Amino acid sequence: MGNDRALVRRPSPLLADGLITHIERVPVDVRLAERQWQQYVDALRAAGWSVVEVPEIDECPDGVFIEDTMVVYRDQRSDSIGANPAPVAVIARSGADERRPEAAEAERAVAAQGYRIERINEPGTLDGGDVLKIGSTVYVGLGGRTNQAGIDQLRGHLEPLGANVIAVPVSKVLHLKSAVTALPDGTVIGYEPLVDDPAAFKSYLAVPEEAGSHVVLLGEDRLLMAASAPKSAELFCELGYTPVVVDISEFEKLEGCVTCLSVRLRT
Ligand SMILES: CN(C)C(=N)NCCC[C@H](N)C(=O)O
Repeated sequence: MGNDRALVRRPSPLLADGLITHIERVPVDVRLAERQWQQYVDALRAAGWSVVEVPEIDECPDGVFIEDTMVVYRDQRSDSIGANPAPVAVIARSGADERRPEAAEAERAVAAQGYRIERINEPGTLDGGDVLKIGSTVYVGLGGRTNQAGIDQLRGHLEPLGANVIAVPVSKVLHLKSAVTALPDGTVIGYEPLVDDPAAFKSYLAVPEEAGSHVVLLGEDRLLMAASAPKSAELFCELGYTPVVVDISEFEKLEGCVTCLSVRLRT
């Protein structure tokens, strides 16, 4: 696993006021959310990840969804050409104005981890949750929080590092990664009713539950996923993977999922 690290941020006391776009508001139990967040962090640690806590931002109810503050990328070609440039963190400019203050401390934290900083600037908007990386292929959801200018700027930052940035439509859910993530072999997984265009992906597998489309790759064959997708967990077991299950019910009430609660800094 090497020196893999994950940035996380504790939930705000105002978590229950977090944004919702595609679902009905239901009460959030903030105490329970705090325990669930701790279990999520413990699961990362148990899988060998070092956890770096970004200072809390109490005034931002959605601050815990730290994934949205940035996109990190490492030049995949560096080994072959013998160079070792610093990986980049492209600091997002959220499509939700009220979430923009979340980025400053996250930027400081990722810079302290040795990342070179670039930024999405006005008129661009981009949320990290709209970006799905599979090797050097970078899918970016267009339609919700991320606009074309945001995608063009991201392309400008990542393509010189060997990435191929591909825009895909997102209209049925908040972020691209609300609809799809990917297994370790690169297969994109999605819950069909919420995926705009399954044909946009080279290799695609339908899963039986919405939350089954969200996995964090913990290393080797382990997949961090939500307890709300037991049938998908079974499917992943049949495919030879090992699900590591966490209950994140309170974050799901705010359109969160397992990916949103951390930024993974892979080596
Ligand atoms: C992949 N996903 C879903 C994310 N990266 N972020 C979820 C943010 C949820 C928050 N209430 C909001 O509306 O911004």
